[in-house]
Amino acid sequence: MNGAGMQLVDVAIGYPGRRRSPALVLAENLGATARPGRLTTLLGPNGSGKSTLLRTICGLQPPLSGRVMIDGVDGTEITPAQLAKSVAVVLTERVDAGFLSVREIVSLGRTPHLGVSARMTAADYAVVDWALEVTGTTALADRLGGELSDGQRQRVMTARALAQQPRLLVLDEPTSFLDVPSRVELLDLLSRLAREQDLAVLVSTHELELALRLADDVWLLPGPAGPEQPGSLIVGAPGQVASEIGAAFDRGRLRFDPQTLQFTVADHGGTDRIG
Ligand SMILES: Nc1ncnc2c1ncn2[C@@H]1O[C@H](COP(=O)(O)OP(=O)(O)OP(=O)(O)O)[C@@H](O)[C@H]1O
Repeated sequence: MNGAGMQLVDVAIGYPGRRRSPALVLAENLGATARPGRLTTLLGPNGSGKSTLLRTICGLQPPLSGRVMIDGVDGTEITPAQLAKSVAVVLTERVDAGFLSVREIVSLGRTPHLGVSARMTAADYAVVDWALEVTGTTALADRLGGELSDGQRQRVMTARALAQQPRLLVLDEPTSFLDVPSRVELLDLLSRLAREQDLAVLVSTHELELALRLADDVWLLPGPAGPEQPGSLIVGAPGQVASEIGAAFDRGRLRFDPQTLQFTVADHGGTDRIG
């Protein structure tokens, strides 16, 4: 990313009002940078606006105000074709690619890089092989997309995004369908890829403990404080934001302990660890 990464400059996120519904401003005054070579995790309670923020960053919906800068250039000034070369996104929505093989799905990631002939070259095939290999999906290459488990599909969609050779990789809750070892593996893989490929990786997750252990930087979206009170974004190294994370996720008798990175439930006679 030429060292600049992706920068939010005084951004507000949400949804403009329509005839019967007023505008929904989820968070405002957002300022943060996702840097190349670093894994940034985006945390926040359900409904706080994580998916909305990621969609805004990828240009899938406009910010209500402010600017999203990619490599120092305002996202609104970048053509969709240029954006597809530098930003890859893996969203939570199911992708209907049931009749394509895994290799074909991953090859779709090369689309922004193909010339006018739209033909894959040997170099493109090599990138596809690399993406399959690093995501551990080479053995699935000839399977159909429709035959995959949720966890396998998640890896394949990550491979497709990597085949795009982006400078910014954005993933929305990639761990949600994975078993515990696979969650650790995926976040560890993303952390490694960030470093080895000098890639800016921004990933939203509900895995607080893993996110705090593996992330280089943490973005916390606590969510709106009330109906007319948009939230903001808290940014820092994992150790710096752990107590704010605790406050954002505390609910009733449930407490997130920033020291142990575990949830505990306060009982009448004491606390029980549950995380
Ligand atoms: N298209 C839309 N129009 C209006 N409001 C929306 C739209 N999409 C989402 N919202 C609202 O925006 C808020 C934030 O939603 P979002 O999906 O960004 O949260 P999230 O942090 O990703 O949640 P979760 O952790 O549950 O996935 C929610 O109140 C949601 O109802």
